[in-house]
Amino acid sequence: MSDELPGFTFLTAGKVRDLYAPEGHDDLLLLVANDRVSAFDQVLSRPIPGRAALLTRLTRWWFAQLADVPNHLADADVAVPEAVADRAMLVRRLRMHPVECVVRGYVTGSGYAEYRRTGSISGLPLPEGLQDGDRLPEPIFTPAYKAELGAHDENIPFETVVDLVGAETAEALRSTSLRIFAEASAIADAKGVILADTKFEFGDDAEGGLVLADEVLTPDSSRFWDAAAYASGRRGVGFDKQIVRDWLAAHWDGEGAAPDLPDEVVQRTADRYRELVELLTA
Ligand SMILES: N#Cc1c(N)ncnc1-c1cnn(CCN2CCOCC2)c1
Repeated sequence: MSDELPGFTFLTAGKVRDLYAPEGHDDLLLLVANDRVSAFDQVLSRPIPGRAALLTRLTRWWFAQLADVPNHLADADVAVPEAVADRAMLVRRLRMHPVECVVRGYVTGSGYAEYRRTGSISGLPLPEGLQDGDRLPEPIFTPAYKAELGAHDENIPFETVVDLVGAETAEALRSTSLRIFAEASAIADAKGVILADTKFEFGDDAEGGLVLADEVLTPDSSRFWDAAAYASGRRGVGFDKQIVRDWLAAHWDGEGAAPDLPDEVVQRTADRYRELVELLTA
């Protein structure tokens, strides 16, 4: 849907979300999620029906749970086209900070790979002997610099964040990200879900206030694990792409374009997204 939204000007297309500008409202943006899913750095050919609407519903729910954190949702008299209404967010246009504010409660993924190489993540030294999926002594702020579309984000030390946005804003990014993570992981924990890690984006509004942006605390920006599975030793049992990843691992050598997902995998994945959203928002 790159250019067929009457009253809105298409700006950019991301992996799983497109950006539009409402005509006549320079202070607003429209984020429109799509049903595409990416795995192993590839956007897969078959969409997951209902995924975008579920994750939009989840982001809105988290914004409401985090009532003490200013967010970019706009309450404006702009008609969002019915065709995208359940998967779109009208937001205030911010001056975005070019920092991926990653918080990790567990060590896995690219963070674990960096830890194995250096004993640290984003310049933060970690205890020796950690295994993939281990819980960290306490959540850590491990920022990254947004690479170009398709490239991997680059973990950066806090000092680089200071160079990018200034000391006061860097500290606010860190403290706010850690505070939100603590609140969100407690909410998830109470529902049998581990929030292993997540990524926030922030911008400044016209008054210079720090505002939580983008989508938040969904499987697109976070790892959610089944707590009961983790406790029984089955680590990293995800709620979203695990089914896709497992099928691709069994049916693709990683070379060239990924094969089409079979109907059964698409349906089970859609069900799994719904299961997570309904578990968290219950
Ligand atoms: N949400 C939002 C938002 C907003 N509320 N106001 C202005 N721009 C954006 C915006 C534009 N692009 N992105 C995602 C891409 N990130 C941008 C930052 O750097 C990392 C990548 C967000």
